[in-house]
Amino acid sequence: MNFCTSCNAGHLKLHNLNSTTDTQSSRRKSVWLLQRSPCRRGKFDGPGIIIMSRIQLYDTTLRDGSQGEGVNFSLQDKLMIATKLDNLGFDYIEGGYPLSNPKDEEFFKRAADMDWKHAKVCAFGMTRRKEIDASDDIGMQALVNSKAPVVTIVGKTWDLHVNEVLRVSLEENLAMIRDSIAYVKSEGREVIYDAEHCFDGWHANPDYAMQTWKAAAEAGADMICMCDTNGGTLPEQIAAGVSALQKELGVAVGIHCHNDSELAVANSLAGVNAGAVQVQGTINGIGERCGNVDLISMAANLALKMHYDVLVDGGIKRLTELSRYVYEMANMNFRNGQPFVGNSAFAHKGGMHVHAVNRIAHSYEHITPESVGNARRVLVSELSGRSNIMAKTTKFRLEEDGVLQTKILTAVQDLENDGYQFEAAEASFDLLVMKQAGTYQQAFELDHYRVNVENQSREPVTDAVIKLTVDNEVQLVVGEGDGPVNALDSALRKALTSSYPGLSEMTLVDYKVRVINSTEGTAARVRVVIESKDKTDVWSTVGVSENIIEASWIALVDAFEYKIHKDRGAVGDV
Ligand SMILES: CC(=O)SCCNC(=O)CCNC(=O)[C@H](O)C(C)(C)COP(=O)(O)OP(=O)(O)OC[C@H]1O[C@@H](n2cnc3c(N)ncnc32)[C@H](O)[C@@H]1OP(=O)(O)O
Ligand SMILES: CC(=O)C(=O)O
Repeated sequence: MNFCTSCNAGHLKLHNLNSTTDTQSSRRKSVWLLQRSPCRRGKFDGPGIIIMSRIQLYDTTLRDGSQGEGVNFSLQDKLMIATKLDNLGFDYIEGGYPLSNPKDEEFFKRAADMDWKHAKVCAFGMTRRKEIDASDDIGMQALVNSKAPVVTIVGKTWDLHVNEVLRVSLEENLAMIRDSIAYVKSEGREVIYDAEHCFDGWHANPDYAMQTWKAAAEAGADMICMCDTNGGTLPEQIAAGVSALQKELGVAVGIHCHNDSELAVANSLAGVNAGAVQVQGTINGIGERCGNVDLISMAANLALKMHYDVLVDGGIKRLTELSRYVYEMANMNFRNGQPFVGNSAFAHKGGMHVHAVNRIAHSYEHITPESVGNARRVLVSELSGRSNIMAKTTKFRLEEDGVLQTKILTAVQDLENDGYQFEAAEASFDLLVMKQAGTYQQAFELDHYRVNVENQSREPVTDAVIKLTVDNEVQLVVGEGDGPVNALDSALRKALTSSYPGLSEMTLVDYKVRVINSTEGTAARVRVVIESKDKTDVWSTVGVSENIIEASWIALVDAFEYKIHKDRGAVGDV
């Protein structure tokens, strides 16, 4: 082992250097970096070169991620996600559990014929069942028949599980681990041994836990991955466990953490600091119960903070894209507050923050948003100062007009006092700026609207009548819809599309309503936010009223007005 002169931790290990023998391009690059890039801890007192170690990223989105509540990937989703992960340079992709279901079995058939650029595909399964030969076990057979080059076998560390869950003797569990790994190795596969409940097991019965790991190492496991299966371990306990295993057996160690104590990232980093060379996790942290460690955060921390070699060159800049891609595939909403890649990760709201960020961006940013493919946003709210308004009005070239900034700020504060919120309604804010600046041109003048909902033969029927003036012509139109907003939208299109043809390419994509002073019961005010899109942009608008139809109407009119102004080129660079 070669030791780092800065920390003497031995984290620069021979197996990193040995990776020269690995034919995969990501590993070759890692070795190329060994000679050219500085280690995060400083110099290396080995053969006189300065190195940057690679930490392997092992993605289990398609297996442990699928165990998350509400997550269900189709075969096609799995293949597409795996391809994306491979392109970004993930080292291992766990495709599923071939014994579990035909979809996972089919995944491996398809994967066997695909051309993987960087990743090794892994099939996952448990040790053989009790009291049979590994070669007779259908789970073992499914793993081998999957033809995956890597097999990940999960086995029991904790004597509680051996005695009470499997209900086998401690000796039989050791044999199950040994036989299963030896059998898969004899079939020529790389084996990763996922030691389940590693830290709970080690805490309960350290001697027995060590015997299970020893059995795995002696049977030929290429790596022992220490799993914090229940997610209850603390970082210092993780570090102690990883160090103990390494010291005793000298094997390559991985770390697999669940997030039940909100510590999965801290625990995985503690594992790496103690010497783990592989991190198993999922994209966006989806997974069983509270999920797994989020490999997005792990990749960013390892690369940007600790200067480890992960993913391909440029891969870190694509983390935001990857995160959103997986959310779309999983049919899940993005998590705004997600570190690094969330929509709010670089969103500045407090006036003092925006003032500082305008002067020097990293005064309130731990990394540049671009380094992970994200973007800085400035929010407007009652907590804004003139700096927020200045930043938001740059695209209108109004940032120099101090009197106007104050007028806009006052208008925002008054409207927010009435229940408006512009953070999630940037298009309504842009219209407000134009109104204050005198550049807003009203697209039409409303005379009145009326909405009628009838319950005819138990099927509700909704229609809306609108009377308005556009281009000096009075229009009286009727629209039908599934509900009041849909009917108003349909009528408004009928009245306006001949004057503003661009409206035909606009669609409403989301409608949200929230009660804002719930103590008033049915007289409460409601805030409606509507999201709309056309071929190039998505925008949100807001309306507030005591009447839900009127709040919807205000947000809807803003959506139309914004599109009309956008098509005129009046809203700056969107
Ligand atoms: C920590 C983790 O995330 S591990 C992965 C967990 N993921 C999943 O369970 C999803 C995929 N699982 C499945 O599709 C199914 O559970 C299967 C196909 C694996 C097994 O299905 P079944 O045979 O119907 O068994 P079931 O799920 O009810 O129970 C598990 C059986 O495996 C045994 N078992 C559990 N862990 C192990 C292990 N590490 N080694 C050997 N046997 C084990 C249990 O003792 C039980 O057998 P028993 O009833 O004879 O006691
Ligand atoms: C293997 C695994 O998923 C776990 O122990 O959490």
